[in-house]
Amino acid sequence: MGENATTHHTNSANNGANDNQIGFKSRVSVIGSGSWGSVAAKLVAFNTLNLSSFHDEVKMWVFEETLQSGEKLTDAINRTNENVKYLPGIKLGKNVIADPDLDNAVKDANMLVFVTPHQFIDNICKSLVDKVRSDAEAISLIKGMEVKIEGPCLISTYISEQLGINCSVLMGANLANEIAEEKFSEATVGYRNNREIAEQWVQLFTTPYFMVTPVQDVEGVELCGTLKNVVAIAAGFVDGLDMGNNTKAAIIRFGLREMREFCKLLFSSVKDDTFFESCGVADVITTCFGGRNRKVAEAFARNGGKRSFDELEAEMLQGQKLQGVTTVREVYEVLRHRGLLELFPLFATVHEICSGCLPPSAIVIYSEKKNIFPV
Ligand SMILES: NC(=O)c1ccc[n+]([C@@H]2O[C@H](COP(=O)([O-])OP(=O)(O)OC[C@H]3O[C@@H](n4cnc5c(N)ncnc54)[C@H](O)[C@@H]3O)[C@@H](O)[C@H]2O)c1
Ligand SMILES: O=P(O)(O)OC[C@H](O)CO
Repeated sequence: MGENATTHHTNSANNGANDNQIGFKSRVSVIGSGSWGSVAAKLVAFNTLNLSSFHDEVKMWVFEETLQSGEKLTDAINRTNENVKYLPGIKLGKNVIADPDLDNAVKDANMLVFVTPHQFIDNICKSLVDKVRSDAEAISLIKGMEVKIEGPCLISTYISEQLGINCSVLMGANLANEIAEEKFSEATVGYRNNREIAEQWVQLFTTPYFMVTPVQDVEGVELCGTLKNVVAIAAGFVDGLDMGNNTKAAIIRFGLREMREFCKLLFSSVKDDTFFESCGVADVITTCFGGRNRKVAEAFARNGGKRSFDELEAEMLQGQKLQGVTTVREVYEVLRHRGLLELFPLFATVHEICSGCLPPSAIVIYSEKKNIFPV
């Protein structure tokens, strides 16, 4: 494992050199414990118990907080086997061990699942430099991107570069609360060039109610997961304005088209077929109907843009985090830098509404007048 890492750091953690032998069992750590992080831990823990190639135990890193009861979240998770704050009522599996110490949570793992809100990945990666095994493989379930002075950077690339390990992605139509209740859904693993590693991730996540398909298009899969949150905000505005289903369908179509163009602008290698996987059209649909980005954007529009997203997020999501508002700011920055804002009227308008420059009603006016890309 780790043969595809884009950079290689000298590593003070266990380098795993003696582990490539018969009988070696993979150890999995989940970095993040929000609603999706907790469901990811549940999926993985089901499989590590049942597959002989994995150690049973799954460590889950918890960003520590104190609950209203005074108990630490980590202690509550380990006592009840539930994430009482972010996924109450769902047993994670007895083999999930919550750990607030990031170094300790990752130190023995050779399979790292990154699943935090994307705004926190920078600090997490910085504190993990030289702490993870050099033979570790990572997968990112994070829907977002980093924009640096040099340009946009996918979270998977960022993880790879910071930690010197290969990083795949898993994205899809995956509302955490539904998968937590074991309702059927599917997801897409995006990988670079090592099919064997992709198969290991597929094996680790697949359950009877969670079907995972590998696709050799890491950029396409990840950008779909990232950009759909922008479309979801637009859909929320339409709902908040009571525009109806036809308008929402139009916004979804404009959004998908801009997603495709943006992906190809950044990476000409992105495949058209990727948009028909779970990470593409299916995720756009589920997020535009059932996601948190949509929900908060609806409230924003109903309030005429007078209450900020931050305020509404804090009030409506109890600690859960939106990705779309930050993402669209980053997307806007990329487009502005390249002088391409006019070609992406939906993305541009979503940002201008979120930042208070335009009213929510602008979502339809601007999108319909600047319907640019041929289908
Ligand atoms: N929730 C879903 O349905 C879902 C589904 C698919 C993908 N995702 C993606 O998964 C990623 C993680 O989202 P989630 O839904 O698990 O989280 P969440 O929004 O439910 O919870 C927020 C998390 O952020 C943590 N946090 C708060 N401040 C922090 C800090 N300073 N540093 C580090 N962590 C901090 C909290 O402890 C909590 O674990 C996001 O990129 C999201 O887009 C979410
Ligand atoms: O609740 P949202 O808007 O963060 O979306 C959740 C998932 O990404 C849906 O696949």
